[in-house]
Amino acid sequence: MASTFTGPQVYQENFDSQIYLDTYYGAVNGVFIKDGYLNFILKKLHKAFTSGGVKGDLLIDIGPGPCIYQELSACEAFKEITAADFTDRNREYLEKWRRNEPGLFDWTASLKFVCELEGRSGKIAEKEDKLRKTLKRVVPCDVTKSNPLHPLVLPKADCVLTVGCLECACKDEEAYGKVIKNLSSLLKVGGHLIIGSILESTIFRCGKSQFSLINLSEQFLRKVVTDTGFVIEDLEVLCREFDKPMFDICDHTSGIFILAKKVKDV
Ligand SMILES: C[S@@+](CC[C@H](N)C(=O)[O-])C[C@H]1O[C@@H](n2cnc3c(N)ncnc32)[C@H](O)[C@@H]1O
Repeated sequence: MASTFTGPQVYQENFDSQIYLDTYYGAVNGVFIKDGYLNFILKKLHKAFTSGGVKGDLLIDIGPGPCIYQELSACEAFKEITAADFTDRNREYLEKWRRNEPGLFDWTASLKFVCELEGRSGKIAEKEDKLRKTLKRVVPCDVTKSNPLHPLVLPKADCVLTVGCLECACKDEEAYGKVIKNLSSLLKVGGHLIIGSILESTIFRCGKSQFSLINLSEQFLRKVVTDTGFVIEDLEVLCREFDKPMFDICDHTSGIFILAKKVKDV
C-alpha cells in the first residue's frame, strides 16, 4: 500500500486515544488481541524484567500513546517510570489513568495475564496500584529531537522502552537510525533499550484517519541497533496469521521484540 509520511502534527490533530485502544486492544476484536501480539509483548517484557535482569532506578517509556500495558512488568523492576509521548490527548489520557478516573479503557485482561505470569493471580488491584505509584510523570516528547524530552533533562536512565512508536515516528531508515541514537542519549552505558514493533507494514487506521508506518525488517533492526552501540540480548519475531479484514486496518506481517544492552556511546 502506498502511503505518505504522517508526521507528529498529524498525530496531534487526528489520533484519537479511545478509538485507538478499542480498535487495537478491544477485548474481542482488537487487532493486537486477535493476532497474539499483545500477549507476545507482555510475555517478553515479563521475561526481560525478571530473568532478563533488566532493573534499576529510572525507566523512560517512549511513545506509549494512551497505553499502560507495556509498563505492567516494568513497575516491579524500576523505582520510577517516566512516560513520554508527543500528543496532548495521549498524555492527558495517561494522566486520567493515573488519577483513576472512571470511563477509561479496561485493562483487566492484561493485568490478569501479567499477574498470572508473575505467579500472583488475583492481585490485579495491587498491580494497578503499584503502577500508579511507579509512573511518576507523563511528559512531552519528540523522538526526532537530539534530546527527545527537550526541554526536560532527566538523569540517564537504566532502561528506555518503546513499543509501537518508532515505526510511526520515522519516515525512512535514515530517520530511524537517528532516532535510535537520540534514544541512546537518554540511557546509561550498561542500560537497556527495549523495542516492540511491527514488521513490513505501511499503514494503520484509527477511526477515519490513516497513519503511515515505516516498512521495517528484522535485518534492518538488527543492524541499526548494533551499529548504534548496542549488543542484542534477546530478539524474537512473532508471525501474524493472515486475516484479511484486520489486514486492512493494519498491514503488518509480524511483530518483533528486541532487548539490547548499551555498550558504548556512538
Ligand atoms: C500507534 S501509537 C502506539 C501506542 C502504543 N505505544 C501501543 O503500543 O499501542 C504511536 C504513538 O507514537 C507517538 N508518536 C508519533 N510520532 C512521535 C514522535 N515524533 N515523538 C514521540 N512520539 C511520537 C504518537 O503520539 C502515538 O502515541
